[in-house]
Amino acid sequence: MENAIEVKGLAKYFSNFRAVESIDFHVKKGEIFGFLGPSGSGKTTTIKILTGQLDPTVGEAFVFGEKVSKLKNSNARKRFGVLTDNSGLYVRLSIFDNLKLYCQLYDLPISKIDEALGFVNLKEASKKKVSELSKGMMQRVLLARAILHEPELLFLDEPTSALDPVNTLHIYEGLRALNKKGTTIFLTTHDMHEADTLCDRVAFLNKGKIQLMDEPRNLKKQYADSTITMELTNDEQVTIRKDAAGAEAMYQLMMENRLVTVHSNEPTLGDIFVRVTGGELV
Ligand SMILES: Nc1ncnc2c1ncn2[C@@H]1O[C@H](COP(=O)(O)OP(=O)(O)OP(=O)(O)O)[C@@H](O)[C@H]1O
Repeated sequence: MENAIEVKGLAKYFSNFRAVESIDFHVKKGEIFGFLGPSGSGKTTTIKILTGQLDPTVGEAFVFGEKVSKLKNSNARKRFGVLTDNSGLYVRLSIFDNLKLYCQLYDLPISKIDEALGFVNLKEASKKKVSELSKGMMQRVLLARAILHEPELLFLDEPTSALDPVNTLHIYEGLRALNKKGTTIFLTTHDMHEADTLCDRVAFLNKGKIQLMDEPRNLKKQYADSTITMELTNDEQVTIRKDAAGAEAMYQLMMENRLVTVHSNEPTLGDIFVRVTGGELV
């Protein structure tokens, strides 16, 4: 499969501070790739480099096979959409009028606005001025703008950080639907549950370095502790290993009709992150 993004030995220094250090990864076309890390780990810096907003200090990055340094003047730019907290919206204009400007810029029919606002659950607020929006509404307008031109590749910097649970689930559904239609998604988050729910593959970023990269289910298998916890009729919890002795113990409990629930003790991505980095997720 062709790669949408390729990154080789990429680093970004701000004076002597190393925000991103020597990272290598690729994102295949059609993937949802999660770039995970705590606050300050270098996620936004990487997105800014990949979208041509910042130059790397060392290394190379390619989007659709084109060097990111050349994206500013290239057709490749029209093939991706970006959601960052850098709004660039006109605060005195309504949501609709802001998106209309984008339609004109990208030569899109105005009908796209309704579609994009439906995607972010904001159809009914389309006449509201941007200056009157809550943080979560603003984030959804920016997401609507990022998808307006139906990009092949979406860069999303913490796309649900300001959203309530209902809108978060709505956006997850929308992103899955977009991905099914072929959109590649590069997503940063510090929300490990979000990453687990959405991503085909994830990279753990810590202090500017990639520490682990794989499919969430492979990571969970790799770091599984091979135990099962059972809850019994007297509210007691019993943990057994997944071996012959464990099977015998479970069999006994079932024969005695004492078993209520069974949980396989898989680690979460958050547990794995903390184990691998020795750090905390902020
Ligand atoms: N323009 C800049 N000048 C100096 N340091 C910077 C600059 N931009 C980012 N940094 C530093 O680089 C590091 C990585 O920042 P970055 O914004 O990429 O982190 P992040 O993982 O996106 O964090 P968050 O989740 O809080 O947004 C931080 O220590 C930050 O202070």
